[in-house]
Amino acid sequence: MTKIKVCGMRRKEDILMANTCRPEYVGFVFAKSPRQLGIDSALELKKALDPEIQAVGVFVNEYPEVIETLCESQIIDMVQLHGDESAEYIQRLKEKVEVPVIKALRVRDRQQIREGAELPCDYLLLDTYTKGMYGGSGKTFDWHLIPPIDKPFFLAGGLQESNAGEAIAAASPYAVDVSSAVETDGYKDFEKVKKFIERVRAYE
Ligand SMILES: O=C(O)c1ccccc1N[C@@H]1O[C@H](COP(=O)(O)O)[C@@H](O)[C@H]1O
Repeated sequence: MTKIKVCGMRRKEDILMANTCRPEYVGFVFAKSPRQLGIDSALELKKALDPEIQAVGVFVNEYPEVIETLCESQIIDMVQLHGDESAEYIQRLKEKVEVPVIKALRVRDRQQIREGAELPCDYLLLDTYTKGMYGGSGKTFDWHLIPPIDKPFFLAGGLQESNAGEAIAAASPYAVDVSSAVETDGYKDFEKVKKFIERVRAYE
């Protein structure tokens, strides 16, 4: 079964929506973004989140100490590195935190994905390359570029209800990750999230 991550939780309503729609993962964006959360807000959201749903912290070139603190305080259950973090950075972080680490790649070509699969992370996340943006672009990339790799990966970038089935068929990801397309006026939209999740569940 393809797992689902809904990224960019910002309000208590978003968490109540997640508790109802039941994705496996939700994302708290700590990177600079219109969806950026502070630590205190993240703590409040995590307290309201169903404990069966994992909270993923999304970071771009963050000081490792910040990530370590969020993991130790159990505000996040998983780390998503969405910047230019090197293999050495990932390795050092893995030695400090006990939670799984996802490394995002902004996909340019097959070779980059093959090399990414060798990184010392637990999962890859394959997102669209968009100049000047680290993530949350709402744009898709050519899923047929993805070569067979041994590492499980999250598929991201412009996913929505209408393309979720095609994306899963083309890429066979471990999980799909959605953000922009399930928003209205910059906030998560219950109906859009519900329809996206129903479409992915119906695909199995
Ligand atoms: O969502 C953001 O604003 C963001 C900012 C910086 C890095 C990553 C971010 N989000 C991630 O972007 C992808 C794709 O999202 P979309 O569906 O295309 O909008 C997803 O992995 C988010 O976790």
